[in-house]
Amino acid sequence: MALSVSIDSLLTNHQSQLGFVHHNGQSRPLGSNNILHLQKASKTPRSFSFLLSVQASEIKPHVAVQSKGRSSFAQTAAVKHLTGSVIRTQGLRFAVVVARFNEFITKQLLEGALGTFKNYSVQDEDIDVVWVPGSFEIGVVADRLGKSGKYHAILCIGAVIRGDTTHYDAVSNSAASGVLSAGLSSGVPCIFGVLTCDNLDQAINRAGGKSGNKGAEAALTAVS
Ligand SMILES: Nc1c(NC[C@H](O)[C@H](O)[C@H](O)CO)[nH]c(=O)[nH]c1=O
Ligand SMILES: CC(=O)[C@@H](O)COP(=O)(O)O
Repeated sequence: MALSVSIDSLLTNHQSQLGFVHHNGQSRPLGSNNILHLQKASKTPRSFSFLLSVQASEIKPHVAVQSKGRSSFAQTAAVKHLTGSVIRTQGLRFAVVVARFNEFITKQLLEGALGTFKNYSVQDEDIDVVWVPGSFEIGVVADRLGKSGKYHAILCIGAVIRGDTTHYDAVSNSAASGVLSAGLSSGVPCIFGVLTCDNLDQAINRAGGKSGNKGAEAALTAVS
């Protein structure tokens, strides 16, 4: 029997995680064993509806479900936690994109990053450093490097320091969205190691000063 269920109701039923089925004016929770086949039926913005082939009514949690096609989902008794490892780094390859602008700061960030890679046993020959003029240019290069398929992560380093005009906002926002879209479009993690500071002191403190080294922290994120 084919029923339809809206994405809104899928999101509200926390208990079964599968939502409620509305049929013949009645509403009942949908259990995973009820579903034989889940198939997208239409794509209107607010009601993303699915065609569900529903089996007999009994609801039993913790039963794995598979759907045809690429996507499948399962409801299992154990919760899986997937985390990155910073231990097994052998064979990991990284690119570092670093901005020359405010080089006295970005050099320190780069030093911190390379130090972290070394501490976590990443080999020098597995790291390529690419210099760009300013933080504004980081995104396009990170995107290209990500799409090359040569690296497991791209670490992006820059230092944007506020001046008198609104230029700061343009550069820092562009750097952030450039790095974000590089990661999204390449599918390779692009790590944001760009300082966005109100003044030089803030930058110095974060480039090996009293607030640590944000380049080193970003490198650990890349490894993870
Ligand atoms: N002011 C800062 C810049 N500005 C330069 C731009 O990033 C860019 O290179 C230029 O606009 C040409 O496209 N870059 C920084 O990294 N930090 C700054 O504080
Ligand atoms: C990041 C910047 O905006 C800075 O270098 C530019 O300074 P200003 O706003 O004084 O031109």
